[in-house]
Amino acid sequence: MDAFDYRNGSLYAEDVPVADIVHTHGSPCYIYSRATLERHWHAFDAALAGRPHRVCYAVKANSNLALLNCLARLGSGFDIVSGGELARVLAAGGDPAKVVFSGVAKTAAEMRQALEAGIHCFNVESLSELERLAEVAADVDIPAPVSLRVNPDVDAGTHPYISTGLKENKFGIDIGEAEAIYRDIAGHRHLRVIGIDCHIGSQLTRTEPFIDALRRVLALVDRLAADGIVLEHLDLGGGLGIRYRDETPPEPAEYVAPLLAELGDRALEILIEPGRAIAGNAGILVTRVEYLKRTEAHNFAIVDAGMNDLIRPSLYSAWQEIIPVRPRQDTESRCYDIVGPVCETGDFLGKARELALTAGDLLAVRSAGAYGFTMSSNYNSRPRPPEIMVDGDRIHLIRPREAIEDLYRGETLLPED
Ligand SMILES: Cc1ncc(COP(=O)(O)O)c(C=O)c1O
Ligand SMILES: N[C@@H](CCCC[NH3+])C(=O)O
Repeated sequence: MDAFDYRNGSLYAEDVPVADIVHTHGSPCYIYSRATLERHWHAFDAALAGRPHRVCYAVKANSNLALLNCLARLGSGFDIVSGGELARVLAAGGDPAKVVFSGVAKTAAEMRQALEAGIHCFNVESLSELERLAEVAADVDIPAPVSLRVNPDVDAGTHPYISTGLKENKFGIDIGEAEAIYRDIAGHRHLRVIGIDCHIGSQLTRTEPFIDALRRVLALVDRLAADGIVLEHLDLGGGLGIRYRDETPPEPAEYVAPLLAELGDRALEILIEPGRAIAGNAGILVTRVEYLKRTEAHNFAIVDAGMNDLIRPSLYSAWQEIIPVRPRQDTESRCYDIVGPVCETGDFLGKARELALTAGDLLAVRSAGAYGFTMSSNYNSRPRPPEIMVDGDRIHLIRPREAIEDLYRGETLLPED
C-alpha cells in the first residue's frame, strides 16, 4: 500500500490528487501522508511489543510540529540533538519524560534547558561532555540521567558521510573506555546512570552491523552488571534504511527480531531512535518543470526546486525516484538531468532519468519525507517551500511557503554615516 500512487493517470497523495494541492499551494511543495507516517511508527512499536520499550522518533529527520504532534498522540518518544529540537517537541505536545538527548556538542544552556524540562536521559558522547553535564546538574540541583553513547567500531556499510559507529567517527565514547567511565560515575551525586546507547549510522540495509554492534554492547552491559552496575535501558539508536531505488532493507519486525534474540532475557527496557524509516517514504517533494534545455551533452529539465530545498542528491549523490504527476503519452521520452535553479553545478535532483516531459509539467521526488525540509536552506535567497500533510481526503497546510520578507527578517541596515 503506497499513499503516493496513480489513480486514472494522475498521482495521488492518499485520497487527494497531487495536482490539486499544487493548484492551491503552488510549486515546489512538500507533501506528507499522515497514514504512512503513523503506519511506520506502529510497525516499530508492534515489533517491540511484549517487551518494555519506547520508540523515540529522531526529530532531525523531519521536525515539523504537526508531524511531531501526530507521533506524540501515538505516545511516541523523541530523540533530539539540540535545544531547538527540544522546544519543537514540547511545542508539539511531546512528553519530555520520553525524550533522549543525543549529539556531540551539547551546550551548557541546552543541558540546563533539558534538565529543567525533565527529559528521560542524555546520551553522553564524551568524557568532557560528562564533566560539563555534572557541573550543570549541580548548578541547577537536578541529577542528570545519563546513558553513555558508546562507539562500538562497527562498519555500518553505508555512505561514509552517514556512518557514525567507526573509531574514526566523531560520535560516541570508545567502547573500550566506557567501562571505566561507568565505574567512575556510578554513585555520582549529580549523575544518575540509567542506560547505554549505540547508533552506528543511517540508511543501513542489512541487520548484521546492528547485531555486531549489539553483541559488543551486551558484553559491556554484562560486565557492568557483574560489577553491580545495573542499567535500566538499552538504546539501539536509529539507522534502519528505506527503499529509495532497489534496496531491500529489512522491515521493522525483521530488523528487531534478531536483536531481541541477542538480548535474551536481560531485563532492559529497549529504546530505538528511527527517523528515516518512519518519515522518509511518508513524503514527496513536488516540483514544476520551468524549462527544457538541450545542449550538446545533455537534456536538462530545469525545475523550480533546487538543492536548497532537497540537498541529499547534491550532498551524498543520493538517488531518489522522480516521477511525473501526470504521465504523458503525447511526447517522446528522453534522458534528462533534472536540475534546479541554484547557481551551483552540483544543483541537481536526479541525473539521467528517462521521462516524457513538457515545460510546465509537475514532477514528484519520492522518499523526501526525511532529511528533506529539515536540511533545506535559503541559499540563493530562495524562500523555502510549504509543507502539507494529507490525511485521507483532507489537506492541511502545516507550514506556509516562506515570504520574500522572511528571507531578511531581523536583518538591519547600518546607521547613516
Ligand atoms: C543519534 C542518532 N539517532 C538516530 C538517528 C536517526 O537515524 P535514521 O534516520 O537513520 O533512523 C540519527 C541519525 O543518523 C542519530 O545520529
Ligand atoms: N541527513 C542524512 C542522514 C544523516 C543522519 C543523521 N545522523 C541523509 O539524508 O541521509
